[in-house]
Parts: sequence; structure tokens; C-alpha cells
Amino acid sequence: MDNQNAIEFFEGQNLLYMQIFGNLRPVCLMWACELGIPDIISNHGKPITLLELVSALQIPPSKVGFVKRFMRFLAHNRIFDIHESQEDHHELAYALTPASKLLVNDSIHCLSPMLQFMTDPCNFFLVMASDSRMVDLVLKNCTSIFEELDSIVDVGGGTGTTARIICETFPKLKCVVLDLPHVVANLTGSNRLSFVGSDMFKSIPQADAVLLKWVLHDWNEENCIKILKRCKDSISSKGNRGKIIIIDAVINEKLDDQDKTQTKLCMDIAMMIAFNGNERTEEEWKQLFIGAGFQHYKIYHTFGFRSLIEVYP
Ligand SMILES: C[S@@+](CC[C@H](N)C(=O)[O-])C[C@H]1O[C@@H](n2cnc3c(N)ncnc32)[C@H](O)[C@@H]1O
Ligand SMILES: COc1cc(-c2oc3cc(O)cc(O)c3c(=O)c2O)cc(OC)c1O
Repeated sequence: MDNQNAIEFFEGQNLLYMQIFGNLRPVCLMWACELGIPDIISNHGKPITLLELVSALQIPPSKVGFVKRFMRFLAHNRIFDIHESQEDHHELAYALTPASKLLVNDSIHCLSPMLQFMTDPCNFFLVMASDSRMVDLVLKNCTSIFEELDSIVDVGGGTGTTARIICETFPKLKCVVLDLPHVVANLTGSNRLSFVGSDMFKSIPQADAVLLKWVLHDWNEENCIKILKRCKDSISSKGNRGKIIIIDAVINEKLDDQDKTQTKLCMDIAMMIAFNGNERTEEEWKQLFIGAGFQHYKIYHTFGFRSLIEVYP
């Protein structure tokens, strides 16, 4: 084997082992949450030293080395930051990163229910609600998309977390949450928020706009076209001024960085195995819109790994 081939061989070998052992990443993340490490660091108010962390975890001092290696792994994966003190014998201290700030339990955008889904999938609506709290950031950045509306139906809107935030942000807007009857049974609304138990494949109440957040990626092309046609009926009284607002991923391997594409493609596999659904490229979205009889669409790519798409008849 010449030098170049040997380099490629070992790079290939490393990549393969990284993928094989990579399944430990979500497992370690879950253990970190179960141990309460993000909360401990947050409550500490400043970077926590290794010994302080071991003491807070009530782990015997003989196991300090295990905690140190565990934290090194998580820091390498950008879940925590490691600070090394210059004075205190190079003592290590750990801080939260943007990722672990989202695992602190009293934070409004806390995503730890999403992580718990791995061990307890029964809590599906809690998981979805945790994701929906990010909608406040979407709304802040695109008020013009919603402020012209008088009414909106959140189709597949679950227990109404998104709709409640929309109502709070836009005080004139009336919001209907449509989901399956057993999901919305016993939920109470307000004068501007109501719940309808129905099948989105059959009928959707009339409104100025329909919101579909994280719904279409659960379904194959044929079913998405059926849903979109029902949505088109729902906005028909507005002529060409009604619209569908979709919040979902748009795969773009050329423009996105490695991390964003990784997230979208992982979710694509989860959707494929679990629901026969998929994440889509812009071209695949366009084909859905044409198939359902829509004429125009506009994509806003500014919401992390998901985009907001306005679709017009
Ligand atoms: C992935 S969840 C998304 C929930 C919510 N939009 C969010 O972003 O948190 C999909 C939702 O679609 C609902 N759903 C599934 N089939 C449905 C149907 N035939 N009619 C109405 N809702 C349906 C589910 O109950 C669930 O709440
Ligand atoms: C992100 O949108 C959805 C996610 C899920 C979902 O699905 C799976 C599937 C799987 O095989 C393993 C998993 O850990 C998960 C999840 O954690 C998870 O959240 C389900 C959805 O609709 C039913 C979604 O729309």
C-alpha cells in the first residue's frame, strides 16, 4: 500500500469507527440529563469545577476520573464547555453551551422532553409541545406573515402550544386548533382559541390561513397532496389572498453546513422508518405544491434547521 492509499485507508477506518461508536452520543446525552448536569451547572451560576460537580452528583470521590472522562466526551460533542483555570493547578471547570442551555429544565425553550422520547415515547404530546415553544422566536422574526390575518387553523396542532403563542402575539387573530378527536378532547380554549376534533384528510374549517407545523414530514407524497388539497379548500373564501404556512425542513446539502444537513438527514431516516414520511428538498416541496394545485411559494430559511414556507393558490 503506498502512502496516499494508507492515509485514505486509515481515514476510512476512523470514519467507520466514529459512526459505529457514535450511537453512544444520544445515550450519554440522556445520562447527562438524567443526572441533572445541565440544571446543576445552571444553578451554580458560574463554571463548576470537577470536584464541585462530583459532590453535587453525590458520586464517591473515587469515581472522579469517570466523571472527568464523561464530561470530556460531552465537551468534545459541544454539549458543555471546559475551562481550565490558570491558577488552581489547571483545575477543570464546566460551563453550559448553547446546546445544553436548551436542556435546563426551567428554561422556556427546554428540549429535554424530546430527548426523553427515546426512553418514553408515550409522552408524545409533551415532546411536541417542547418543540413548539420555539415558535415565539419564529413569530418575532416574521410578524408580517401573520399580522395581516384575521383567522388561522393550526392543522395537526396537537394540544395547542403553538396556537396559544400565536394568540398571545397577535391579539386580533382567531385561532382554531384541528387535531384528532382523542387529542383535543377535554382541552379548553378561550374567546380567540378553539379546538376542533376532526380528520384533516376529510375537512378543515374555513380561515384566512392554514398552519402546518411538523405535519407534512410525517406523510408520503400522496397523503401530503390530499392534506394540501383540503387546506386549499379551507382558504378558498379568501380567493388568491389565503395562504398555507408550512414549518418544516428543506434539505439543501449544497448550501447548508454539515451539522444542519446531519440533523435534517437523521430526521429523514426517523420519518422513513417510523411513519413512511420524509424530509424534502425544495424541488420535492415544489412538486407537492404543484400536485395540490398551488401556484406560488416563498421560503424563509432563517429558523435553524427548519424553514417557513408560504404557499399561495
Ligand atoms: C408531529 S405532530 C406535530 C404537532 C404540532 N404541529 C407541533 O409542531 O408540535 C403531528 C400531529 O398531527 C396529528 N394528526 C395525525 N393525523 C391526523 C389527522 N388525520 N387529522 C388531524 N390531525 C392529525 C397528530 O395527532 C399530531 O398532533
Ligand atoms: C420531528 O418530528 C417528529 C418526530 C418524531 C419522532 O420520531 C422518532 C422516531 C424514532 O424512530 C426515534 C425517535 O427517537 C423519534 C423521536 O424522538 C421523535 O421525536 C415523531 C413525529 O411525528 C409522529 C414527528 O413529526
